[in-house]
Amino acid sequence: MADVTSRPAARPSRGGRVPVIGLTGFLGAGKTSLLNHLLRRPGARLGVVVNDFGTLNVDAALVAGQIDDAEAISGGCVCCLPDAGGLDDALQRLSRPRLRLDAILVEASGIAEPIGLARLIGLSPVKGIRPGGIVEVIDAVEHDRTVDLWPEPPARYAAATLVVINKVDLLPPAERDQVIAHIQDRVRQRHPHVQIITARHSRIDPALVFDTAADEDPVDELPLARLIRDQYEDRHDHQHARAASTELVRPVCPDALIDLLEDPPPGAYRIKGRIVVRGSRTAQGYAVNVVGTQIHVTPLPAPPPVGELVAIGMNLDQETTQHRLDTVANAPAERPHTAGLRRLRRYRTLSA
Ligand SMILES: Nc1nc2c(ncn2[C@@H]2O[C@H](COP(=O)(O)OP(=O)(O)OP(=O)(O)O)[C@@H](O)[C@H]2O)c(=O)[nH]1
Repeated sequence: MADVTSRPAARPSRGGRVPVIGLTGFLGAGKTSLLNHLLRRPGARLGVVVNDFGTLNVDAALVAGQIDDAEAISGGCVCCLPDAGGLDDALQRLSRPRLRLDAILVEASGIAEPIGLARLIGLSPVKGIRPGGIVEVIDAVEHDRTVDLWPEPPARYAAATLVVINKVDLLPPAERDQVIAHIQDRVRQRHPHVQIITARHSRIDPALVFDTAADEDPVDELPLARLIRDQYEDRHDHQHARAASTELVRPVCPDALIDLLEDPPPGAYRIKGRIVVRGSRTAQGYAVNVVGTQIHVTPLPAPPPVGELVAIGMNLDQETTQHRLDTVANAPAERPHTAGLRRLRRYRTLSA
């Protein structure tokens, strides 16, 4: 077990579809802070879709210096605009293979419902993308006065894959733990297994939400982005996500794999991998991605010579996670496994 950033096996599985990550949260919770923080990740090639550049105050120099393309959707909340304000068109443009983006971040306006945004991303007809999760930012100070006003906990938490309880620096030290526990409890009433973390200024470990193709900026290519990052002396002011991984030197048993994907080990927020399964005639490679409870399976053009499975989360249970990954690596898979293949193909169909 190690920090994600220091572990070779946690490096991205390249190719496949670009994850689209929705950033949601009530007005002022810290979405733009989160977007700018993620944009500062060295080596990341990110596409951004925002409702309106003018009002959202994205760090324009970061956008200009670091990403190839940005798309603004004006005229209101992306969920409420006809045709989703052209979200699909924006995703289509940003998912062009030549852009080689690591992820596309969609920052919805403060009034957008995460459920609506999750649906727009999940049901998008754009072929080059996959859902990358919904990150819901909560203002720890204003929570009970803004989003959580009724006896029932807010429905929006049901759509989140990751909840960031932000602005914890503004909580009085004597009340801090109690307030955080209260918010956690309200979120879990609605969504028992969602991953919840705390943050200041929305500084979370970017490795928790996307992979990057490189750990550092290419030399001389992105001077603006690097300059801006250098202004943030405390940019490592967050806990690091942790990863566990296993190499797959032979085909996997699809049943064992799907068991893992459907019931991830405690603390695993993402599971990703490239795997090979034995079909009736040939071996087939697949890219698998799990974010929260979303399982995405897409065929690879060719089976990888060596596969891998990586689990990432803030509070991974080291022993259990490694054991679960190794169980998949070691499950016998000499013969085609009809029932398991059917389960796998079902996810492939749902992901198409
Ligand atoms: N003290 C403190 N201030 C924060 C924190 N996170 C964000 N802020 C400030 O809170 C304000 C709102 O943050 P934004 O990131 O713009 O929030 P937002 O969700 O994008 O806001 P809208 O786009 O208006 O919905 C800004 O002034 C931030 O600097 C935090 O953790 N602590």
